[in-house]
Amino acid sequence: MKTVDEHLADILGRIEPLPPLELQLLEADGCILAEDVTSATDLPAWDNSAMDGYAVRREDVLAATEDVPVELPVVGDVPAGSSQAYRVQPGQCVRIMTGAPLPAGADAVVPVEWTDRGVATVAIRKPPTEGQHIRRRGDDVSAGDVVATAGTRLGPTHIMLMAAVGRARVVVRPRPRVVVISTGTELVEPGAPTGPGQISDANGPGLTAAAREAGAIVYRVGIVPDDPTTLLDAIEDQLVRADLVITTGGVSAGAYDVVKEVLGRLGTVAFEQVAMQPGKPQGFGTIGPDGTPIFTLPGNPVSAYVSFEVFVRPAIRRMLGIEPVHRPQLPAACTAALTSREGVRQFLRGRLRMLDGRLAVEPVGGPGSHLVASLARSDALIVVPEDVTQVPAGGTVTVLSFGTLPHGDAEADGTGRDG
Ligand SMILES: Nc1nc2c(c(=O)[nH]1)N[C@H]1C(S)=C(S)[C@@H](COP(=O)(O)OP(=O)(O)OC[C@H]3O[C@@H](n4cnc5c(N)ncnc54)[C@H](O)[C@@H]3O)O[C@H]1N2
Ligand code: MOO
Repeated sequence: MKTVDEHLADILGRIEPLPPLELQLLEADGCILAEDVTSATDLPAWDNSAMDGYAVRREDVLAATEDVPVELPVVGDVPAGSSQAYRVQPGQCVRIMTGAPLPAGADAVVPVEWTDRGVATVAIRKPPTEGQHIRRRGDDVSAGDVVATAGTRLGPTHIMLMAAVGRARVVVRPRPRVVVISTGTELVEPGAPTGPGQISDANGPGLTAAAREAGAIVYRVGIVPDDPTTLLDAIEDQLVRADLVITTGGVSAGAYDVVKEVLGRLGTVAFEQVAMQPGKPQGFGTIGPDGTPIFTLPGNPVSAYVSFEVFVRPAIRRMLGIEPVHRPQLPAACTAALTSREGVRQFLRGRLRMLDGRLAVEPVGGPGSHLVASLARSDALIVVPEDVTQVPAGGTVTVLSFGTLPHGDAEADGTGRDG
């Protein structure tokens, strides 16, 4: 049998980051920038007011006090967005709103709270300091500045900055388009009535959500029965919009294991047994004219989810150009004794918490690969290596966290989640 590490190395050796593409700013959220973005403008683009108030020549109001305010005529009114060019002559002022362009001649803004809020004339009770409440042109960004460098993973703050400098499109590594196909004649859509022998498709929705969480754009294809022609047609139909295909079911040794039968014939997808539990039967390869990668995951829901975490998620992250591709693996104290089969890497479900200031993991449910309820109660996989057959209660294990880490906090030592 192949080891988990060998299988993962084979997969990652054949997955490349997607070629860069120019996308609308919002479509690029979460993607890796593939260019240095340079600002074409200064930010702010002109001197402007930081407060609602009055633009003044400071020397005119130096004598202002609470008891003896200085009165000035208000010769104009500039709201934000005003394009009117005002000039403040000696002995005058202009009413101004936050963000509005500073009139020529003014060298300070008196906030409205220091005045009687006059419209024709205003009484000012306190002198401003030099340049008070003026935001200078270019004090944030100068034209020509690089505002985001290639390699940055774009998030809301980068999107905000690029929008502020007027960029509508950026070149990024796009999100991979992932097609998820559930195979199995026994499957029905969740919500549809189940007849004798029928079950709801759990893998399709579950893996769609998982691939989306990993950063992909996901198309979930309806259920495909265990029929070779229907399956081949369904896969071929999807190839036009897929950067990666995931199927579940039909890869073990049964009489109706049609995925293996159909794709095995093509010769480009290898079906192998990997020394892990769950997730032993795995298929990976490429199909179609563009050599689209395909993962054929086992049908048991927990096997499918664990296989996704261990093999598919890193591949999606590689396509996105995101490093590291793996979730962090953290040491944790295991609250109960465990046993595992020699020669097999076991991925058990666990729930993380802090115990005496240390990260601890409590095993949840048994090892059965049909136990979706305990999978949903867990937030980590407990990874028992191939050469370990016993873990005593309180022993240290490695956990792969796929939820939010408990408070307390494991990130302090630099081993926290990467999100
Ligand atoms: N004789 C052998 N039998 C099995 C072996 C083996 O080596 N020899 N391996 C077992 C292991 S391990 C696994 S894992 C499964 C993998 O089976 P398949 O990938 O062929 O999947 P199916 O047979 O189609 O289904 C298995 C199981 O999962 C349920 N299932 C399938 N798809 C879904 C879905 N979309 N949503 C919910 N549940 C699903 C299906 O009904 C079966 O109960 O094979 C073992 N057998
Ligand atoms: O290896 Mo299977 O994936 O145990 O259920």
